[in-house]
Amino acid sequence: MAAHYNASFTLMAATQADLTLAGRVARSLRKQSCAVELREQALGRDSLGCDALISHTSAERLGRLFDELGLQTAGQGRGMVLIHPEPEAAHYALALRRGLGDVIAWPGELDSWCRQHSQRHGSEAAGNSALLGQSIAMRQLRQRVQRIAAYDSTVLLSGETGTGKECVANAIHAASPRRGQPMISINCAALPDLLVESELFGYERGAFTGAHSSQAGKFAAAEGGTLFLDEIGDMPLCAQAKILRVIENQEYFRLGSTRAQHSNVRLIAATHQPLDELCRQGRFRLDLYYRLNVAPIELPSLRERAEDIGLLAEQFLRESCQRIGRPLKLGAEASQALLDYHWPGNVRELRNAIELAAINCERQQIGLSDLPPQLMRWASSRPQAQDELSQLSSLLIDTQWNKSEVARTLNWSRMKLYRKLKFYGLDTPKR
Ligand SMILES: Nc1ncnc2c1ncn2[C@@H]1O[C@H](COP(=O)(O)OP(=O)(O)OP(=O)(O)O)[C@@H](O)[C@H]1O
Repeated sequence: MAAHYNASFTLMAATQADLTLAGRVARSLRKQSCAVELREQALGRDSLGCDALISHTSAERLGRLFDELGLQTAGQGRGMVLIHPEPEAAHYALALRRGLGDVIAWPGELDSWCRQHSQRHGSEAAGNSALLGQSIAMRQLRQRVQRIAAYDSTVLLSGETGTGKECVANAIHAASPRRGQPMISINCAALPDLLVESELFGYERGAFTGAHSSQAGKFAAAEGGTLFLDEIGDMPLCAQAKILRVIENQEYFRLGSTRAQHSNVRLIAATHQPLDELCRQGRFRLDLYYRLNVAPIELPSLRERAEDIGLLAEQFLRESCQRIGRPLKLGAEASQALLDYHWPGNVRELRNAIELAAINCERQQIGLSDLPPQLMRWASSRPQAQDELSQLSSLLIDTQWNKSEVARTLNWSRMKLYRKLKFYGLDTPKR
């Protein structure tokens, strides 16, 4: 039986001739439940960004190419050379010394490489490199992830959009005893109500018009592993009842079937909406809320851990430079703007801002004008914005978030108030 590894790979074939071998490698990896992206492109700086470089190219030629590309620094790349046939592997030690990464021989060493790669991804995901940040909040978060990962309890992740809930879910799975099994994600907000149940539980042939053959759902795909239910607050009430049943009885029914399917899946749910508030509004089942909220983790917004902005920005800039193949630095003005901004879209917004700035930048240093428009606007209106923000925050506190009163006092329409709350990333506090 094929092993199952929780890993994804980007394979690069340097020439058309290498593609055949790359296709075989990809098929083997996919049999081991790995996600594989296959690219064909001539050797270049982008080779550094891939996990495996498939190449029949001779070691000498590879060496010369690396010299030309300036890739001689040991350890710079994280790529691998997969070669064929096996006995030639030794020649590629030269490529290894030139910093391309490990060299493995096809097909003999593929399985152990795959295992190592998935473990490395697992421990990275559970450790510092996937959940970056040196703030106290992030250190505590990483410790909590490690502790919770060891048990099988259901986890409820909450936090604003882009704070890293999916990263944390991956980190928990990767550090858990289930790490060798699949991790399946489903975004409950992206599915129409009618499809949620068939996606989750699967269906039998003839269960509904168009069900020409039976289909397994996400619970079956995640069997033995972890199922990540993103945006659980958007799940329709009828599907919520069925999730509750799985948690309580470890069983579910495919649509159109009366035969119960046993389920051995760890659930991790995430929400950016306060579920207790949704329960009060009758939009979320209270009993399911309690069942999910066994091990809650609240992710801090980027504003609350502003000391991590510099470190995250540097890391995202390194990644962008690698992608575009040019070294860049952050200029002082741009760095200051990043520190001052209020980041309503959190880490995702920061990552995107750096990526855009790197593309925009025509010099060696990223300036204010390379940043996305919302950051430039914020930087130019910083004094007014900060005054407005502090006035708004104190009024909200003084009136205990009585929005009508705040709008009246500021002579704003309610719509304007809501726009400002969104702009400043101010959320109604949980009671
Ligand atoms: N601590 C972190 N270190 C490094 N990257 C992070 C961190 N937190 C988030 N990111 C990055 O930010 C982006 C958004 O993260 P993620 O999708 O996990 O957020 P989310 O909270 O699940 O968002 P949403 O609620 O919108 O689904 C991703 O590119 C992720 O890699």
